[in-house]
Amino acid sequence: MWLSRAVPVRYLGSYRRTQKPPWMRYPVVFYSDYTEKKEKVAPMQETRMRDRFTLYARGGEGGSGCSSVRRSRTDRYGKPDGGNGGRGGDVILECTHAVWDFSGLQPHVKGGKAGQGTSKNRIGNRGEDKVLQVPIGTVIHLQEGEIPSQVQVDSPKDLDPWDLPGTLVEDPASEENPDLHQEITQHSVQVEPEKESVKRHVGTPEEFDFEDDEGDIDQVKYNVAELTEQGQRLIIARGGEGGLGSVSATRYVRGTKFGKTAIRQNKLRSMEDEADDEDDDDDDNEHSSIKSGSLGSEAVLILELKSIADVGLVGMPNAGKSTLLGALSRAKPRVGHYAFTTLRPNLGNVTYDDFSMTVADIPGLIKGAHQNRGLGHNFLRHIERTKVLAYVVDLASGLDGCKGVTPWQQLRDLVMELEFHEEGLSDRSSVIVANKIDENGADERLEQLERRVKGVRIFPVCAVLEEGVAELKDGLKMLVNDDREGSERLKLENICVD
Ligand SMILES: Nc1nc2c(ncn2[C@@H]2O[C@H](COP(=O)(O)OP(=O)(O)OP(=O)(O)O)[C@@H](O)[C@H]2O)c(=O)[nH]1
Repeated sequence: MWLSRAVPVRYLGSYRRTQKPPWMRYPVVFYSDYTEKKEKVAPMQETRMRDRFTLYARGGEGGSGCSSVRRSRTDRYGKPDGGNGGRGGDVILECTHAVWDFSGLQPHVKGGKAGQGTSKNRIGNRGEDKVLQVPIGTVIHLQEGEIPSQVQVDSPKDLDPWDLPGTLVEDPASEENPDLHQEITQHSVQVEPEKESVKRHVGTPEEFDFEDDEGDIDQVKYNVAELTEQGQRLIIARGGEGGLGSVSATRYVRGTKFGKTAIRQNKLRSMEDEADDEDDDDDDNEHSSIKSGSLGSEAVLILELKSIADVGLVGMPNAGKSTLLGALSRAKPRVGHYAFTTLRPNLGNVTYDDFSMTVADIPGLIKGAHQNRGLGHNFLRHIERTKVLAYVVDLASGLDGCKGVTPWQQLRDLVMELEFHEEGLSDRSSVIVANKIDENGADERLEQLERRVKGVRIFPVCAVLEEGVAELKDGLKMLVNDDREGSERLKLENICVD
């Protein structure tokens, strides 16, 4: 390849002598016009919902106290003026609508390290808090560490500088105000008592099913807290306390063994006695230990998501739940003509002019799911908190000699599986979505279904063509807004199978 490059005139003579121009004496790299292939965009379903997560959290280390002495012409020996170290940052869970699962979390999280105290009695910076966003409906199980406590929302005025991150301030505990100092030292050591406002109850291991954490099941404290409201915050690991600076340390040691030793040391020094015993080493260690900041607390948590959807779609595999979710909302779940296309719950938001509601598509249930058949009961926890159940049945199932069970049998199996998972789970407002009404013979099936099932409304729908979806939306909205107890429920005794 010919390189078109201007040759400076003054070099031409030397090129003739050396025969080869400089760009030929050195290896030349030619860049091809190869551009990296664009990676395939992963379909929605590939970014699977992460609804269970193990988190290791550790509070940030406290900063070290400063050993400093201020001397002046009038004070030859000087006075201590080293400030305390700052407090380490906490690790905090924050509940927000902005995330819908745990896929954005890192498994190991540490609070920010605090700054060291400095001379002139200045406290070190407080370590930065690590705030992790979790979805609404997060349940916390504790494997190791302290039970999390809720963050009180105080106005900035109520906080003292010790608590404000990133402030470097003068220690209010000056010589003139020793009581204040004592207060602050106590404050820094004391751990805030747990706030009762966090919902918690300790469950039994049998209620849960942690396939990843089987080894540690005995140690887990279940359901220690729940995050259910936007903006709710929990401290899961606390930052370490800052070490004492020379000002506080001097006061702290007065009257203690260390204090007496320090006085004795001064005397010894003034008498220029070189006696040195083992005790001194211990005292030095003790001094350095109060000077260095403490480590933050550690916790190992298992986060579990129980979605708080308004409507839960339940149905047998291939009934058309994902297609229906796509028709009701803007969600784009994967749809396939084979069973168990949906492997994780999908969420969609159904919007009206003045109202919106969330719909959860729960992966297909089959008869015997409670014995771990199919996908088992793993995902039923997502409908524990839904207000309305929409049973999606396939009207065409078993027609024309095809495999499958009748819609009324599908309904019976579904109700039984819900009850096997948790007694009373099916006891909530319900509708039946009779899907695939466009198929041959579906109309007669619908008539039969209406004769056999009583107590709940049946909406004939063709999810693919979005027929009947508007009526269904209105029906769901009515039930979600309806606060009456005992409104339409599907009961086993109201389903006639024979
Ligand atoms: N004829 C017809 N086919 C439909 C309709 N709705 C869905 N289907 C088809 O039924 C098949 C299954 O649909 P999905 O939406 O994946 O069913 P699902 O209930 O989510 O299935 P799982 O993911 O296995 O739980 C797909 O081939 C859809 O195209 C409908 O109204 N009419």
